[in-house]
Order: sequence, then structure tokens, then C-alpha cells
Amino acid sequence: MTTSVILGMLCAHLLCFCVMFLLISTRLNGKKMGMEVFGLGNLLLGLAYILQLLDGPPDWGFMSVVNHTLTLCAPVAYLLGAMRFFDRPTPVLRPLLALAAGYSVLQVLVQLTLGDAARHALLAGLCVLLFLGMTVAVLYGRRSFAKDLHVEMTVFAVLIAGICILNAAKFAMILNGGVAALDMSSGFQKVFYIYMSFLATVLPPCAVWLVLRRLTDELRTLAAHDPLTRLLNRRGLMDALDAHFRSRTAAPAYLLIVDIDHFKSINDTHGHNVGDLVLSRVADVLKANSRQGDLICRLGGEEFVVIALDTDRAGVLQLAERMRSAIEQSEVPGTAMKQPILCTATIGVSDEFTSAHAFDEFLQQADAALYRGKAAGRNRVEWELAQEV
Ligand SMILES: Nc1nc2c(ncn2[C@@H]2O[C@H](COP(=O)(O)OP(=O)(O)OP(=O)(O)O)[C@@H](O)[C@H]2O)c(=O)[nH]1
Repeated sequence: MTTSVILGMLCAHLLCFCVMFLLISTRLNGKKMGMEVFGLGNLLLGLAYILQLLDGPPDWGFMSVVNHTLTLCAPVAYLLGAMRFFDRPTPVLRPLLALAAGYSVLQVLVQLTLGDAARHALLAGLCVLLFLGMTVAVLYGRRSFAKDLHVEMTVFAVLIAGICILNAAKFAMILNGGVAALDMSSGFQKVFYIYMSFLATVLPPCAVWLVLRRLTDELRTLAAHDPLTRLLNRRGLMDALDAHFRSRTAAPAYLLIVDIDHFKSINDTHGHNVGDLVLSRVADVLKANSRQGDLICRLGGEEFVVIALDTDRAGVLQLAERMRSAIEQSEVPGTAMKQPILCTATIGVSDEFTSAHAFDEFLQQADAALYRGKAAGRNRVEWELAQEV
């Protein structure tokens, strides 16, 4: 009786969270992060437990076969949902239908050849393998594709390992005592379904937390980047500069302003879309010619800022010259015109600075150098203290 009540509560939990997952997925236009598949997993498990409640004691029949099939398909659905969450697009319905058909046939064969206990042991054994694989995958993910979710992945690994151990115990009990071991009034079944209820209560909020984290991370990235070039915007640059100078061993920085020459005439001659392509191309060139760790930002319009870190005067001048020459040689791809579009840029370089607060001052310094470069004919590098070098 107690176990049936627990099972009934478990069904209610699973189905409520199924609806919640589906509602969340409808709000996540385009990128659903596996939420709809988690909803499907909950639905399958909820239906399996409803069948178990209706079917009564474990015995051979259509309802029992469907129950076992749903019970096995549910964790596979969670697995597929997790793959989608971690940006590994995977089909869902076809693999689940193939699994359902294959496992139903296998159940009938095992039942007819080895009997009811073997069929129940088969389900428990497959669940052990499945949850063991999931635990290993989660532990692997903690060190590779989900490093930023270290705590969450550890919690998931522990919880999944728990259900793996309970299924292993169930498997051993069926081998020793047959289907009698699955009596709903037994202490083991009580523990089993209490643990399942615990999981059904804890895991859905964890999944929602992961989605929330992913969404807020994406918002933060969007707020810190220029949508056209994917470079940092001014706000992102200031945050990154702050983070750099917070370190006690932070190296001094040099500021380069890169300004495309006569960009207005590119826009006027070829149109705004081509102007955008030129901006993206220049952004790519700056990225390709800077070192890892340097900060690149689109300040606005056709003006870019590069913060060169861990270098000296000679190094930063070399970098500026390399960027100027690469921009001059690059052609804008993807335009239908015969003549490729070429552009040049003038670069103003500041002196070294050691604090994020000094950014505006050194921006003005580089801007003054840039102005001199424009006045002197463009397509050149001007150094703020050129006369002293
Ligand atoms: N396509 C495109 N154009 C932009 C964007 N932002 C600003 N612009 C244009 O960039 C042009 C900047 O022109 P100016 O400031 O006169 O500079 P310039 O023509 O490059 O001249 P110099 O800097 O003196 O060589 C303007 O025509 C803006 O409309 C953008 O996001 N996309």
C-alpha cells in the first residue's frame, strides 16, 4: 500500500515536470536545449509507472511488456536530451521507436524461452549497464565538454550511480529469488521507489538550473560582443581589461586603434551590406594576426581597438605593421562583383599602460596618433611617441 502511494506520487511528479519541460521548451525558440526530450523522458517513465499501478503484481502480459519497454526507453530519452543540451544534435524519435520495437520483441523471446524472472532480470540488467554508461559519461563530461559545470556534473554522477546500484541489487535479487523479490510490499521496493521519487524531485529543478545558467551565460556573451563581427564591444573590452589588470602579475598593455580608410566611400559605392562584409573581413584579419590573449574590440563604426598584452614597444609596432599589411592584402569574399573589394587601414598606437582606469587616456593618445596617420596620407602605423623611438 505504502509503495503504491509513493508510486502514485512519483507519477504525479513525473507528469507535472513533463508539462513544465514542454512549457519551457516552447519558450526556447530555435534552441530548446533538449528540454522537449526531457519532457518526453518524463512522460515515458510516468506512463510506465501508471501501467505498473494498474497492472498489479508482476506477471506476464501485454501491459507488462509495454511497461518494461517504457521503463527502458525513458532513461535513453534523458540521455538523448542531455546530448542535445550539450550541443550534440541527435535524432530522438527514430532511435526510441527502434529501441521500443527491438526490446518488445526481445522481451517476448526471453519470456517464451527463459521465463518471467529472466525478463525482469533483463530489464534490471540493461538498466545497470545504461546507468553505468551514463555515470561514466557524466564523469568524463566533467573533465571535458562540461568543465564549467563541475559541481552540477558531480551531483548528477552521484545520483545516477545511486539508481545504477539499486538496479544492480534488484538484478541480483531477481536472480536469487525470482519475481517474488519484486513484491511491492517488500522493503527493497519501498527504498527503490522512495529513491526514484527523490530523483524525480531533485533532477528536474537541476535541469532547469542548467538551462538558466546557459541562458544567462549567453546573455552575458551577447552583452559583451558586437553582433556583426563577434568581437568584444566596448563593455566587453572593459570587463576583460579589468580582469587582466586584477592579476598581480599582469603585464602592461598597448592600445592600437585600427580605423578603415575611406570607409564611407566603400559604403557609398557598394552599399551597406558590402560595407558590413568589409567590417567582418577586417575583424577576421585582426583576429588572425593577434596572439591568443590579446583583446580585440569593435569600438563602433569602422573603428577597432586591439589591446596587445605581454609585449614591448618593438613587438607592438611589429604587430601593428603586420595587421596593416594583412588588411591591405585581404580581399572581401562573397561579393558577386568581378573586382574584389580592397581596403586599407590606418593604425594609431599608444604608449604602454598598466591599469583599466587609464583606458580612456591611452585611447585618446592612440587616437591622436591615428589622426596624424590619417593626415599624413592613411594606410600607415603611427606611434604616439614615434619621435622618441
Ligand atoms: N556598413 C556599415 N557602415 C557603418 C557601420 N557603422 C558605421 N558605418 C559607416 O562608416 C562610415 C565612417 O565614415 P567616416 O567616419 O567619415 O570615415 P571614413 O570614410 O572611413 O574616412 P577616414 O576614417 O577619414 O579614412 C560612415 O559612412 C558610417 O555610416 C556599420 O555597422 N556598417
